[in-house]
Amino acid sequence: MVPSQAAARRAVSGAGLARMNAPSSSPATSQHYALIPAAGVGARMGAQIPKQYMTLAGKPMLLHALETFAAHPRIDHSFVVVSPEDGWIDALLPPALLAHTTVLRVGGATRQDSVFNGLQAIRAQAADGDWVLVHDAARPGLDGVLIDRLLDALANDAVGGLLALPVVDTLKRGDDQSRSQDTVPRAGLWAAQTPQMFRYALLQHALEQARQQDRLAAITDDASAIEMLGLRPRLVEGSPRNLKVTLAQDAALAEFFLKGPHA
Ligand SMILES: Nc1ccn([C@@H]2O[C@H](COP(=O)(O)OP(=O)(O)OP(=O)(O)O)[C@@H](O)[C@H]2O)c(=O)n1
Ligand SMILES: C[C@](O)(CO)[C@H](O)COP(=O)(O)O
Repeated sequence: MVPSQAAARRAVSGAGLARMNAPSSSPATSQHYALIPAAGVGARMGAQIPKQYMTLAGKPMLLHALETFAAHPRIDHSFVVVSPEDGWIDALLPPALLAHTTVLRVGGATRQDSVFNGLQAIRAQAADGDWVLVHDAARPGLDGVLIDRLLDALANDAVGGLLALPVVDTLKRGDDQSRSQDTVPRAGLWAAQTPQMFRYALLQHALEQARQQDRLAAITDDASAIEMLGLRPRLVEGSPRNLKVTLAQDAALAEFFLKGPHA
């Protein structure tokens, strides 16, 4: 059973519920904000600089997502979360992006800390019924087609959801000798992508709950916190072009998609 709007509302703290009914958060006027966690160090990439600033298809990786959101008519504003010590962002943001993008120097120890801190930082601007699209800076291949697909699929959804890809490979569970010990049934399995899109109050409440239960560090995406409330985020088909650039070999594939025809 898909949780009802009532279940989603019940999941929001009382104070947040009052704000969800504020005029500015009515479905007709809900804002759509991009929140881009970009405070990582890219350890698995093994690069000399944080991977979000590596050049891909002629520009820093982070710029691809920022420009995509800025160009999209249904995204009202972007907030990019960087480390307080970040020495890169100010030099790379072109003037044309400054009107659509706010830098938040509130990055934390983990991706979820950075997202939580980013939500806290925009509390005064975001109405509780506004949509927040949390998108990894490490996914430069996001395009307007995927954004529209997500917005259209979730426009009237009581919970929210995320881009994801159905798993098509057979999955093996390896032992400590890198030998396959069993096969994980792939039916019904999806590989989560981003954006992960939820109403501000629900997402803030879910991450706050995870933090209070000391479970924030254990989760690796935003939808996990929503699931912990007993809600079921909608899975919306993403695309291979929306891969996360994690390992060195991912960069060439990402460049292929960025330079090639839109898939
Ligand atoms: N403390 C952190 C860690 C990650 N991120 C962001 O979350 C996204 C996904 O994280 P990941 O791909 O793991 O990036 P890194 O943490 O930089 O990579 P690694 O784990 O290899 O260090 C990235 O855009 C990254 O910048 C963040 O904002 N704050
Ligand atoms: C959010 C995410 O991109 C969904 O697949 C993924 O969980 C991020 O993981 P990371 O280890 O922080 O890159």
